[in-house]
Amino acid sequence: MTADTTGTADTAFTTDMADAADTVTAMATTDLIVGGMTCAACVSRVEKRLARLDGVTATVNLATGRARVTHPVDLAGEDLVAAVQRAGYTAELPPPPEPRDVAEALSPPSLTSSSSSSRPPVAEASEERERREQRDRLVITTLLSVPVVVLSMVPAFQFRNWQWLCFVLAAPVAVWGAWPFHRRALRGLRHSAATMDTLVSLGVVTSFLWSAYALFLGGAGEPGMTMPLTLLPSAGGDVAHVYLEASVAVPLFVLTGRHLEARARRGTGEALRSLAGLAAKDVTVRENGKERLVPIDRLRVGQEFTVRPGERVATDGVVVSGSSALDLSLVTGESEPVEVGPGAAVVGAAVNAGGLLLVRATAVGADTRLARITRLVTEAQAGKARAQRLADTVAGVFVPVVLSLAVTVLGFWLGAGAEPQAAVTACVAVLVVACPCALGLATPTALLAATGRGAQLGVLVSGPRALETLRRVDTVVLDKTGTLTTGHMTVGTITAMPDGIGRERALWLAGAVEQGSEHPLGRAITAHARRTAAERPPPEGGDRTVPGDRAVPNGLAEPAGLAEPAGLAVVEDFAATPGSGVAGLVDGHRVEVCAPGDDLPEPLARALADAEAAARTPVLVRVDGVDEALIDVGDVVRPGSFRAVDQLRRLGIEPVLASGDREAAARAVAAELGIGEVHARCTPEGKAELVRRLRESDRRVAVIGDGVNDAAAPAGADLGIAMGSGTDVAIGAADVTLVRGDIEAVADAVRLARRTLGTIRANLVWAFGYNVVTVPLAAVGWLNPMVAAAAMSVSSLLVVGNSLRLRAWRPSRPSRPSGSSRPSRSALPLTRQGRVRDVREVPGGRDAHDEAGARDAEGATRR
Ligand SMILES: Nc1ncnc2c1ncn2[C@@H]1O[C@H](COP(=O)(O)OP(=O)(O)OP(=O)(O)O)[C@@H](O)[C@H]1O
Repeated sequence: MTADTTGTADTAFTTDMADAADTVTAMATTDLIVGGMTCAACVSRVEKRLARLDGVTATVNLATGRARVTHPVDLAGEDLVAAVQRAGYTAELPPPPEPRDVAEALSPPSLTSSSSSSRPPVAEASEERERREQRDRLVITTLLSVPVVVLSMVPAFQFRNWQWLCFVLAAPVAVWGAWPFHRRALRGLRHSAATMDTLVSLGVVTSFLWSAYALFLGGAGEPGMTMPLTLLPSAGGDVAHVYLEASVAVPLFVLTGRHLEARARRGTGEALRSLAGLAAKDVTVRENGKERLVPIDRLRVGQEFTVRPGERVATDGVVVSGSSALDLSLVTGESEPVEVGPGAAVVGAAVNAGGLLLVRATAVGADTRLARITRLVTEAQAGKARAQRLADTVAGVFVPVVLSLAVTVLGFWLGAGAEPQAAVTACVAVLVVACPCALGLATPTALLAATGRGAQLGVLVSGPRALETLRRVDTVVLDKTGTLTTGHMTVGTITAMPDGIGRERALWLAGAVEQGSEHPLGRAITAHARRTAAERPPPEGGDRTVPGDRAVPNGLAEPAGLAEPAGLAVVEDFAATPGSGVAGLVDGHRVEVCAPGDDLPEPLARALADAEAAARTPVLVRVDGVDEALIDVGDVVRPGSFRAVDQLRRLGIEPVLASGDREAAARAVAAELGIGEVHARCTPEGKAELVRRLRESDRRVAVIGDGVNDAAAPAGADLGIAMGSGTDVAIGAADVTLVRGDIEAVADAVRLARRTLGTIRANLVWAFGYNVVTVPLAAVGWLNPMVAAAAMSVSSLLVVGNSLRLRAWRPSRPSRPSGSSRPSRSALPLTRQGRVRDVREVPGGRDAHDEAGARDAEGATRR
């Protein structure tokens, strides 16, 4: 159950069936926008306060300022808001959806306006105001503070009465500059809560009041007083020490940290904003031969719209007529333009680089691929890593512990007979140095940066858990068709029984029945049958045709050189058996197109052997129970597959090929790519079983697939990775989606995950370690409060800066094996070790296949 793209209260419900039929708890998920949180302690407070409500669980993300609350449906959103407010923070419910019908409610405008940043526009405006205020406060605080710090630290500049100038400059900083901290500390106090703001506020107030005391009553106000520069606090001397530099430096550094942190948050949201910004605003709908421009939210599934050259495709659909090249680079990162023609699926937001297209909408609003991508990224950023949960828990108890420590230190020093000067110094230093902001920022900033960067690179990670698992994966199970190969299959030789129905009729029947199949094999056979049928008159009995796509609408030029899909017979009673084939009634005959067995009649058996020798996939056409023909279909290895497999191995990940195809075809691909472990003729259940066995032998398994016929295996694996070109179900269920449909991105994803987790770990070690070292130093009086303030802020900045480095992260591409872009067989590491037996080249090589693939791509629908 997840929030929708618009960030509005989620209306998806889960039904939790407890006791038989009578106890039914309906749950809902609501996203709240929470304001005023500054550190991990705040997060823990809000979570705890919400959890006090009956049946409520909440996950609060500091970096996105959102709380995702799962609660019983009868609990109103206002109650949740009230609970958060009682904890001392502001909370807003996203605005209710406008009263529109369902299709409209899911429209792209809502996507562009709000999901882009996961917040409604009102919240964005107030955030912008807050940002400007924060910036102004920082600028003025800096202007006032710098002279104070310089004068206090450089005795040579300490002119007569310098301390009074410092006092005048420091007063507005301590009061107005640090006002946000005082305000939140007071608000917390009213709710008997101590947060990081309490520490900052107390630190500023104590150091300022002490300085005021020193100036007015402690002798430090004497004209001509100078103060030597000390890193350690000076507890001795006749006059009380002035700590004005600490009272200005603390707010200065903390405000700077907050400002940078906010910038980091905005920066990481940019990838998302630019994605959502791609959605078209208007669409030219064609109805009854007339065109009219309508807002995109009026478009319905099934309506037809035109896409002129240079325009964006308004939404996902299928090309009805026309042909063109589509530039998907902004949507999926795919660099090459994709040729589309009638029957081809197109993705909303792709730019039409060539001709005029008429497209029938197949999805609108939240159902489009673009919306799904945006949603995935939003959700990924809202999640929380396990490491962060630990940090939050620690930070939740940290503030009270530090406060008690500060009081103890003060009491101890005073009780031990030390001067009040020394006691106050130690107490202030403890308060200041211990602000746990670095702890709170360590994980969310890294995750935000990483998921945003991943989206830019075409890798969508569903959340922190996926990122954590991805880092540890040591085995990757890949399927062949559509994953390692392009899935753009080409029909080669068709062999028919001499005394049977003949090649053409067999192809025509097979093409007809395969119309219902989403398998690349099926699409290739249908496309081939259509083309052949278009070139020749339909075979005997072929008059019942599907007229569908033949009409060329007014105003659209008949695309030159592209045969309109000719009619194929209607298929009835269609059934697909995953991992085996399809069957249906065509033209009164029962037609099966399936994987051939071993007992074929002589001519077909020979054709099967030839197909195997050529490492192509043979498919049997059976009509009314009689084996009639064997069609051999070939595929092309994806250009990046070798490098992908090679890189995975370099990362210590063992690739395993599990294919439903026959041994020869599977082994040929495995040999070409250097994959040692091959499992051919795997049924979908077989693949799931293989994954189970691998996991039992203590391997951490990721399954990469296009989702055709193999949903079970990824579900049973530690991590499911879907090709962006794969089925919607696969993408919906996947932990990671490779948007570009480029398998090389797997290695990038693993590297990014490792890098991110490395960054998080470094951040946490730093944040914890820094406190472990500095708090005791401050407690024993060895830390000047100003140095403490600097150290605290520098640690936050380091953490944010370290996370931000992920935004610039580039996948390093190991250099290709020398010699050629395509590895020779002898260059394959595993082949050399002799682990792959029965090595066969895919005939024609990749380049030859690419040409063939391109030729056939016009017919084979691109997914
Ligand atoms: N629509 C179809 N038409 C004809 N044969 C099919 C069809 N679907 C599956 N088959 C047969 O079943 C076999 C296994 O199919 P499956 O989808 O499990 O694997 P695959 O796509 O060939 O390979 P991979 O598992 O590597 O993606 C295919 O090789 C083919 O012989």
